[in-house]
Amino acid sequence: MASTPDATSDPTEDPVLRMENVTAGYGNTTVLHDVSIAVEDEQVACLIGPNGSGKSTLMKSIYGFADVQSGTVSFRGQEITGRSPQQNLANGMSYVLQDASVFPGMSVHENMLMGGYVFNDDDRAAARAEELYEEFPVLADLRSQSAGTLSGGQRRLLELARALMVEPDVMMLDEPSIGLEPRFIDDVFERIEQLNDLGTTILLVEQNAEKGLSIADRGFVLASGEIKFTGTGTELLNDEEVGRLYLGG
Ligand SMILES: Nc1ncnc2c1ncn2[C@@H]1O[C@H](COP(=O)(O)OP(=O)(O)OP(=O)(O)O)[C@@H](O)[C@H]1O
Repeated sequence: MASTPDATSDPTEDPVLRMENVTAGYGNTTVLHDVSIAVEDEQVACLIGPNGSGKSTLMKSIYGFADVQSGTVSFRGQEITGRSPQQNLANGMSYVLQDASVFPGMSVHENMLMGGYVFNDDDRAAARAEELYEEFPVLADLRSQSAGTLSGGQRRLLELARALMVEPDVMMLDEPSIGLEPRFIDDVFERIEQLNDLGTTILLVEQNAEKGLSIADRGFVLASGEIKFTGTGTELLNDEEVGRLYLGG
């Protein structure tokens, strides 16, 4: 199996996302050490690793919520190191944080419209919401309902759909299955695969490592802020050492 740093399959084509030798953290605190990964167009990439290993920080350092102390982050070959979340959103990257939440005092529809605020165009946002209701009929049925009354699974679908308002090229999802009942977990994973089938590149952090790797073209194992293993999802699932150390045997 390949180990860090990651190699791209076609050196002539830029990956959608690339981190090269990134050391990152918060202020003077360093969490990630010399991390290099590449996510190719239309891949599902899954990041696994123990609690506190820096998985969320990796995503945050791509998106501008954590500080990149050295190294570079690029999006489709263009360096984006240090760009703000707003700039990244406007550039076609969407990020559903682990503790993403809906606006509980607003209706489902108002939450959807909030996801399209960067359009600065109410008609466009409303039209995009209608498109998404066709893909998420559950949300269409609930559109007038207060988001604070949704079940955990419904709320997660709303978070996903709201992040899709901007028609992102890349979706970063931090632990989309956390706290969900098994029947909702399958639904969320089906959605992720559907999105990917429609051409969205996905970078996923998942504590349910086997589930995450099972849908991943590419997997990365992060421990103590360093990439320890890289391979296809299947390679990592079948790797004896990864299994023993990170998949509970
Ligand atoms: N805003 C912050 N300021 C300082 N340190 C932080 C901040 N956010 C996270 N950390 C620290 O960074 C380290 C990695 O945290 P991170 O959330 O990236 O890990 P993780 O692998 O996503 O963990 P989990 O699986 O538990 O969600 C932890 O030691 C955490 O305390």
